[in-house]
Amino acid sequence: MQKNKKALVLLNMGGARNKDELKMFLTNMFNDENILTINIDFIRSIIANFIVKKRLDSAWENYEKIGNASPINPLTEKLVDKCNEKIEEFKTYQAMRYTPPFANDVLEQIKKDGINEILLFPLYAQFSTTTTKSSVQDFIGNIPYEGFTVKYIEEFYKNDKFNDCIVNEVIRNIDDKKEYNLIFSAHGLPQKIVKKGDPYEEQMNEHVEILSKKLDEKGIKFKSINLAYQSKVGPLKWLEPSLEDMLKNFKDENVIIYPISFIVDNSETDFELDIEYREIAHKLGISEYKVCRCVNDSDEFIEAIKDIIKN
Ligand SMILES: C=CC1=C(C)c2cc3[nH]c(cc4nc(cc5[nH]c(cc1n2)c(C)c5CCC(=O)O)C(CCC(=O)O)=C4C)c(C)c3C=C
Ligand SMILES: [Fe+2]
Ligand SMILES: [Fe+2]
Repeated sequence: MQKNKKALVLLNMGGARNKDELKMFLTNMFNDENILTINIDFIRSIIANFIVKKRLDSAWENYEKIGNASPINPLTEKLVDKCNEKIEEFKTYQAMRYTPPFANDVLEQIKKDGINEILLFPLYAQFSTTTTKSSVQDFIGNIPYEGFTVKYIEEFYKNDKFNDCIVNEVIRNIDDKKEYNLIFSAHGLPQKIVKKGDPYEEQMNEHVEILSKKLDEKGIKFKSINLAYQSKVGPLKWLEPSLEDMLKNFKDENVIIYPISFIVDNSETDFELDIEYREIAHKLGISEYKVCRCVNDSDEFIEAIKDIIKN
C-alpha cells in the first residue's frame, strides 16, 4: 500500500526493442484513428497492414544503425526512476501507447498499490490529437471501473523551468567563437490534421517565439532562428518547411538542431537527426552540424515536472 500517494503516469509513444516490436509499434500506430484518420476500423486495419508490410524491413534497417532498439524505453525508465527518487508526493509509473507497458498493465499495478488518484503526464510539450489526445484517450479508455479519479496535463510548452532546460542545452552546444543558425526541429504532421483543428502547429510557433525571446534576453545571438519539420511519412502534404529544405539555406555555415517535439531521445533523434540528416547536412556543405539532447532525466527537467504538476 502506498498510503496517501497519488500516481503520476508518464505517457509516451513506446518504441521497438527488437524487430517483432517494431512490427507491433507500426501496427498499433497505423491502427490508431488519431494517426490514420479513417473512421471505419476494418478499412483502417487493412491499410495499416499494407503499410506495415511495406515499411517494416526498411524501417528496421534504421534501428540496426542505433543498436537494434529504440532508446525511448530505457530513457523513459530512467526518467520514471528519477521521479520516484525526487518527487515525494507521487509514485511514478509509465504507460506506452504502441508497445508495452500498456495502460491496462499499469492500471493493474496502480490498483495493487492501493492508489486511486492518477495524474497523467503525456511526454509531449505541445498538444496534438496524434500524441497527447491519443495517449490520454487510450489510458482513460482502459480504466476498468469507476474507482479512479484521473486528471491530465494538456501541454507544458509555456512552463518557464522547462524552457530553461531547453535554452541551457542550446547554450551548452555553442562555441562562443562561432556563429550559428539554430533550427528547432519538430516531428511533422499531415496538414489535413492541422486543418481539422489540431493546435500542434500553432503551439509550436508560439513555443519557438517564447524560446527565441528567452535566448535573446540571455544575450545569446544567432545568425538565424528557425522552425522546420522532420519525419514525413507517406504521400500526404505535411507541415512545412521540411528540415531538408531548411538545411539547404546554410551551405558553409554552422547549424545547431534542437528536437523541440521530443522529451526523451528516440529513433527520430538518434537515427534521423544524428545520422540521416547529418549525412544530408554534410552533402549540402554545412560546416558544422550539432544535435542537442532532449531533456531526458536531467535534474533540471525533474524540477520542471515538479513545477508543472504543482497545481
Ligand atoms: C504517419 C503518421 C505519423 C504521425 C501523424 C506522427 C506524429 C507524431 N509522432 C511523434 C513522435 C514520434 N514518432 C516516432 C516514430 C514514428 N512516427 C511515425 C508516423 C507518424 N508520427 C512512424 C511511422 C514512426 C516509426 C518510425 C518510422 O518508421 O519512421 C517516434 C520514435 C519512436 C521510437 O521508436 O523511438 C517518436 C518519438 C510526434 C511527436 C508526433 C506528432 C506531434
Ligand atoms: Fe511519429
Ligand atoms: Fe521517422
